[in-house]
Amino acid sequence: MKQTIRPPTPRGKWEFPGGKIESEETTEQALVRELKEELNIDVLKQSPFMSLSFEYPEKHVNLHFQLVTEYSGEAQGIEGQKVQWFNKEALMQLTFPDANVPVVKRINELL
Ligand SMILES: Nc1nc2c([nH]c(=O)n2[C@@H]2O[C@H](COP(=O)(O)OP(=O)(O)OP(=O)(O)O)[C@@H](O)[C@H]2O)c(=O)[nH]1
Ligand SMILES: [Mg+2]
Repeated sequence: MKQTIRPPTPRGKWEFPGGKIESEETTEQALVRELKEELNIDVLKQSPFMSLSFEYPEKHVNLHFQLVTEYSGEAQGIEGQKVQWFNKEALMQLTFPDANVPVVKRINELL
């Protein structure tokens, strides 16, 4: 069964692991770095899943979601955050940041 992992943050909602792309970094490099920093896993295979822009009251975000199909290691919340795997049915019951709604819908449809 396909599963998706996401750590919740101080923002109080479950989120996908990831973070801000640094200058001089590609999306792929940023994901490799962030998943090492946040989960201590090594991403071996990834592909673009969905990109979108969203306007929060306080900020504008451009989000690039990548599908990780191969990695090594065991995901742990090494920054102290809670980490949990969910199957698709359980995933659909969670509360996400508003910007994530389209990507959750696409996970439901495609994965
Ligand atoms: N990681 C992550 N960020 C998300 C998601 N959805 C969403 O709107 N965001 C927004 O995208 C931005 C990325 O944030 P982040 O806090 O993970 O970045 P980071 O790891 O570099 O954080 P830091 O600056 O605390 O070190 C935030 O503004 C966050 O609100 C999501 O599912 N996962
Ligand atoms: Mg982050």
